[in-house]
Amino acid sequence: MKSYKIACIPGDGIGKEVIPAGQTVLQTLADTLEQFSFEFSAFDWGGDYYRQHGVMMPDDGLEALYDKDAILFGSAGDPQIADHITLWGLRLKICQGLDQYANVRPTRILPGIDGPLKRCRPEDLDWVIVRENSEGEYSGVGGRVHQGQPLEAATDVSMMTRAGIERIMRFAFSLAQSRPRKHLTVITKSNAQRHAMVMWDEIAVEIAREYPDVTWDKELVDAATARMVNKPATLDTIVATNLHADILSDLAAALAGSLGIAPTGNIDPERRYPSMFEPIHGSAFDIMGKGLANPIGTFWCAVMLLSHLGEEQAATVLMESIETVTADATLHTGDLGGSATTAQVTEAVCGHIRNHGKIQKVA
Ligand SMILES: NC(=O)C1=CN([C@@H]2O[C@H](COP(=O)(O)OP(=O)(O)OC[C@H]3O[C@@H](n4cnc5c(N)ncnc54)[C@H](O)[C@@H]3O)[C@@H](O)[C@H]2O)C=CC1
Ligand SMILES: CC(=O)C(=O)O
Ligand SMILES: [K+]
Ligand SMILES: [Mn+2]
Repeated sequence: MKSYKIACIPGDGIGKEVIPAGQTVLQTLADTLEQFSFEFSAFDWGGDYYRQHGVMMPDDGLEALYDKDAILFGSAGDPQIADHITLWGLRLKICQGLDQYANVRPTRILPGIDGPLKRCRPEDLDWVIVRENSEGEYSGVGGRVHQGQPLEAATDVSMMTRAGIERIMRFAFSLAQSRPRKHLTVITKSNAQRHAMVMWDEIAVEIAREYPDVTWDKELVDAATARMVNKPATLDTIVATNLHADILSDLAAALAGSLGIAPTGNIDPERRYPSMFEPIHGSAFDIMGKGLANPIGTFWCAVMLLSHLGEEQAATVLMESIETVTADATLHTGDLGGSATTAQVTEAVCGHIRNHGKIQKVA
């Protein structure tokens, strides 16, 4: 039987609640289907680790991840530590260090979820946002000088490279090609940003020629927000820079019902390194420690993780179990207007997985 090595990094805030729930669901799948097993290793990196050691994760921490088949990640963000320290010290250190350059964010309105758009039917919103995950606005290039002086100055340079744009465009066109509609929307801001974003557009035109069966269009990022709200059905696969896609994907999640539902894969498409799966949300300081976090985003991450490992049947069983649970409003957490707890939703999803196993054995 195949055994997969999974690193679990809950991080901070509700990450500590939803990642153990995700691990429980994965273990239930392994126990029920009896087709593979998991070897989980837990990493206590994050804000508490920082308070003890002065760093969010050890300097050589990446080495402990190289031999893993995948990583399940919660969130970096602690109320007592500056957000740029927590994010750069953990999540971005891993994403950049393992060159997980393609961030993939599917969004759909799951059964039973009441989205906020009155003219949007569930079938109108079925998107995958591809976020460039290694450079652009989050490249980390910049500096700050003359601190506290009238001359104080600071820059965050959005650095884009031909190699970086080519690889994310190829990934996005390939993904669009694999989906039924074969349509890609390239998000840009090449009216106001006249260097890097112009190169981004030009490279999109070049790469599009490699995918003659994919239709594509271009949308300025500001107009894209309106299109998402007013004409959701015109979108399918979307590719955008690191910052633009970060913002658009939170909007997408909200339009599909809640930030608590949406998953992400930080993917190394060449599989040189393990890929990392995390819910798109952060530490949610306002609800952390209360057992109220919606774990569905993490469970959907587990679906992506299983697909990435080639375990399509397990991925399907888990997605069906998730959808059966979201269809039942008594199992909605607070972000969806309900009063269910993280533990109740987790147990309900595990129950459906076990039921599936029983039906399979009878058949
Ligand atoms: N990938 C990562 O590690 C991320 C880290 N962060 C960090 O998280 C911290 C908090 O950031 P915020 O901007 O407040 O974003 P957030 O995503 O943590 O929370 C925004 C709002 O959504 C709600 N929410 C989020 N996930 C939920 C869930 N699973 N169930 C129910 N409600 C949920 C929260 O309660 C809050 O009201 C910051 O330190 C930030 O830097 C934020 C986003 C991603
Ligand atoms: C940092 C953040 O918001 C994200 O990775 O989505
Ligand atoms: K996260
Ligand atoms: Mn974000």
